[in-house]
Amino acid sequence: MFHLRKVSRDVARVAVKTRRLSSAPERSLVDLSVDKEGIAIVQMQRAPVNSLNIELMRTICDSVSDLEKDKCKGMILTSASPNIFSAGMDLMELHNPDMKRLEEFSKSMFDLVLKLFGSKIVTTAAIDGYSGAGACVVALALDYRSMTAGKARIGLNDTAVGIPPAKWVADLMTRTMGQRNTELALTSSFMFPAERALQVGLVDEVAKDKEDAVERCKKFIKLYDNILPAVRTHTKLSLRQDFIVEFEKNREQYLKDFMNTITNPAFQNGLDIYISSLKQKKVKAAA
Ligand SMILES: CCCCCCCCCCC/C=C/C(=O)SCCNC(=O)CCNC(=O)[C@H](O)C(C)(C)COP(=O)(O)OP(=O)(O)OC[C@H]1O[C@@H](n2cnc3c(N)ncnc32)[C@H](O)[C@@H]1OP(=O)(O)O
Repeated sequence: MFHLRKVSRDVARVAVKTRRLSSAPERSLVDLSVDKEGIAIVQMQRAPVNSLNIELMRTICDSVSDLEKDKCKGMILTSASPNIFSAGMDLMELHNPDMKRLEEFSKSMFDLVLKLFGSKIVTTAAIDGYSGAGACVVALALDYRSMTAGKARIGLNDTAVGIPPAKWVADLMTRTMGQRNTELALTSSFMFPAERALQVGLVDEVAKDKEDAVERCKKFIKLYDNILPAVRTHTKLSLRQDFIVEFEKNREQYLKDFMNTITNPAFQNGLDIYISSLKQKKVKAAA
């Protein structure tokens, strides 16, 4: 929990809104606070592993929209779960899905990619733990990533769950890590510890713990203190426009491809086995 000296009224409004969006009305899916310098911390708190279901993705998306409206200086995405940033997409959303919900899920995923990648504010992630597949995509859509050394791993291990990485996912990674590193990372599904992630450019800095990771994000956001926000945004978005235009143009096709992959019986069989192995791990650990 962060101790911030001042929480603005605007933030109180944001917090109310996110709470209303949560699937569990008694508990918000993100904890949102803004410090006196206008830096927001958006802390995912969907226990146990912050898996990305529709509601969490929408809540993050709406939180960023509100922070943009409130002219926040920047935001730090982080997690309340110890040792886990996020376990990626919620596998339960993909397992024997209801078609209507799966379509909603895909839309929420695409909305979030575009919102994060095209955000007007400075966006960062303090990654303190596992950040696989969809969670790595979330991190890649931001401007800057700091990650704690130690057990934490980050990577696009989509093939482990039988999802061949989509072109836009590979493009997003290539923009950050370059062609060669992306090719190696995607074909091997390698999960990078922080130091290796830094070497290939997947993260920007290695931190000693979560607090340090958050501080490094703040420092990064403050680098822009002397740059006019509108000029920074214009420059960022003009450099990202090619990806955004291409994404918008192919969005319908990406949606169809994703739905086809998920509904393929071979994928569902593989997912059955994968989910059982996750549950089995727990049984073994308890024995
Ligand atoms: C801006 C972009 C937005 C989104 C973009 C996505 C774009 C496309 C991306 C391309 C395709 C991506 C696909 C995916 O993301 S699929 C998910 C991949 N993730 C994984 O394979 C992680 C699986 N989980 C684990 O390896 C471990 O659980 C983990 C290391 C995360 C934690 O280990 P730990 O030992 O601490 O905890 P448990 O394993 O006991 O897990 C606790 C419970 O949580 C359940 N669980 C875990 N992961 C998931 C998940 N991804 N979805 C749903 N549920 C999950 C696990 O089964 C345990 O449940 P129970 O307590 O009921 O047993």
